[in-house]
Amino acid sequence: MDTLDQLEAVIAARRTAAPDSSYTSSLYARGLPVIARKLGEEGVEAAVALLSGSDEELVGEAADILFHLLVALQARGLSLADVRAELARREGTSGLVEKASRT
Ligand SMILES: N=c1c2ncn([C@@H]3O[C@H](COP(=O)(O)OP(=O)(O)OP(=O)(O)O)[C@@H](O)[C@H]3O)c2ncn1[C@@H]1O[C@H](COP(=O)(O)O)[C@@H](O)[C@H]1O
Repeated sequence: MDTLDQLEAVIAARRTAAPDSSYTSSLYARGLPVIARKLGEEGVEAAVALLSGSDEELVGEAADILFHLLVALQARGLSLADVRAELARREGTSGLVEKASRT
């Protein structure tokens, strides 16, 4: 099991913990709008770190995004397996070719 799979399992396990003892549980208790806002904030923080932060700060923000993304996926009953399947489906198709097929 890789680190992301482990984190996904930890998030699933922490979901039903007491919200005052678990950040993960507190996110689910506060609901989708808060999860969505946190995901957006982490994206912005990563973009800022990319432009003006250290490598360490960028890696930290990337980890925050992955954590909150997994929380968001599970909030909708989705999983890393769904994302992996989508990425596998896209494998070998240039982004430029895919974009052209939509116009
Ligand atoms: N990987 C993470 C992880 N990454 C980031 N975070 C939290 O995500 C939050 C990021 O929010 P910000 O950067 O905006 O910081 P903040 O201002 O403190 O956040 P807010 O008060 O605005 O919510 C921080 O509270 C981080 O601690 C995480 N919290 C938990 N995990 C994993 O989840 C496990 C279970 O954690 P609990 O659910 O808290 O037991 C942990 O053992 C870790 O493995």
